[in-house]
Amino acid sequence: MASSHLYFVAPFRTLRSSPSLPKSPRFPLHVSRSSHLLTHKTLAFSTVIRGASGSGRSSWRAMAEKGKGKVVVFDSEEDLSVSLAKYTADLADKFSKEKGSFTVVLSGGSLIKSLRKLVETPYVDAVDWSTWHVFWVDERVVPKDHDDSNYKLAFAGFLSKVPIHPGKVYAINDALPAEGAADDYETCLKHLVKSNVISVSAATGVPKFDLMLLGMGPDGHVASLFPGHPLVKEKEKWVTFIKDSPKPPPERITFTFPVINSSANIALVVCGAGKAGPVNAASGNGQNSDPLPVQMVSPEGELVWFLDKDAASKL
Ligand SMILES: O=C1O[C@H](COP(=O)(O)O)[C@@H](O)[C@H](O)[C@H]1O
Repeated sequence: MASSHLYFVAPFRTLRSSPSLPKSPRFPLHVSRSSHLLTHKTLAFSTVIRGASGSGRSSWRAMAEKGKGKVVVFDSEEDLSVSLAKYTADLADKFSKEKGSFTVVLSGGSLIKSLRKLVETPYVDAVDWSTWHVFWVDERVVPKDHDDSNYKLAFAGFLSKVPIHPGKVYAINDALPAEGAADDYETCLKHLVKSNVISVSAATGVPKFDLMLLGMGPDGHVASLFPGHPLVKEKEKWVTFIKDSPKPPPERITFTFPVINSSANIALVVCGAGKAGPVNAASGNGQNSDPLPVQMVSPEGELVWFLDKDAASKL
């Protein structure tokens, strides 16, 4: 049976609540392919498990100490996608049981490919898709059938394969220009807050989504919030627009940080050596005076980093 390494995990509020975990883990912890559907408890492993490089240990400790979330590093993107499916399905189950609905926010880009295991056995049949409400953290202002559309990407790789009610899939109005599309999406969120589909943060009064699945660009951008762009400082709007995105296409709408950071759960899913620099910066290493957008992700709830070993290679 093929094996996979779970390199290390940090940080760790609930070690003592996970009695099945070893007190002195071996390095690296080997997890067999058949059993590496990591449970949420495994993610909450309370000890930094040293990876192949001992020097990485302090980086992850720094992330842990700064409350930057739990970190899981996988041998491969394939292993990551297996774990991400279980994590997402578990949260969907939890929220659906608690409140009869599950509000999940998708990114575009590589995230959708990493969600592929969720539309395979066992999840495709076991998940109660009827409770799902699907949103986008950002969208390009293009028609829904355009190759740049995040909706098109998600439909092809995810939504077309599961029975989520089309009325619970909140795509942007692609007939509107950028500003109108952002306003329209924010109005839609306000209606859904009023009708109790979307929860609200008691702390901030802005929408509190159950789960945001965030990707990150090689420049450290998240959603369509780019390094050095004034939109990263937007405090009032829930959804805003950009017409000069440094990554094409230039016109997009995006959730703002107040909404992103009100989330109950955020998974930051990052793969590839090309993204190792911003991951390293987010761990607290390096000296950037202006924080990268990814460094501004700091939810009210739980943050879990899903990294492949290449994305973690500079730690
Ligand atoms: O343009 C975008 O880029 C980011 C990152 O994409 P990736 O392919 O490098 O993972 C994505 O999260 C965002 O939703 C998208 O609009």
